[in-house]
Amino acid sequence: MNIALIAHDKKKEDMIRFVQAYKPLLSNHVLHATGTTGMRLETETGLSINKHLSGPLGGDQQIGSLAASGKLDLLIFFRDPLEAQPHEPDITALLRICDVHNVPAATNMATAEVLVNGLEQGLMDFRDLYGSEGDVT
Ligand SMILES: O=C(CO)COP(=O)(O)O
Repeated sequence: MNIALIAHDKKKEDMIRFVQAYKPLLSNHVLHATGTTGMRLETETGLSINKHLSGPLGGDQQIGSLAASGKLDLLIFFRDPLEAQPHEPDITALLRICDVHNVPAATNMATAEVLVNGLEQGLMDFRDLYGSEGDVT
C-alpha cells in the first residue's frame, strides 16, 4: 500500500516515535512524505521514503495529487492544531481530496494507531476494491 506520512514541526518528534514503533509493519509498504518530515524520518528511522516538496512549498498538494490519482491508500498527518500554518489552504485541500477519494486519513496519533493496527489486521484490504481513480469498481 502507499502510505503518506506528514507532520507539522511541533509534531515531528511524535511522528518519528510513531514510525519507529511501527517500523516492521511500515517497512512492507511504499512510504511517501513531505520534504522535511521525510528527511527526518529517513535519518532517524532508516526507512526509505519517497520525499516530496516541503509542505509550505507544495508538498501537501503533491500528496493530494497521489490521492486524486488513486495512488494513496492511507494518510497519516499529525497536524499542529495550535499554530496557524501559512499554507492552510493546501492542508484543507489535501484532507478534502482524501474525502473525495475515500482515502483513510488520520490527523492525530490516536486515530493513526487505530488505522495502522487495522492495516496490520487486513482491515484495509477493501482498498483493493477501488479503481485507479479511487472510486469503487
Ligand atoms: O507543512 C507540512 C504539512 O502541511 C509538513 O511539511 P514538511 O514535512 O516539509 O515540514
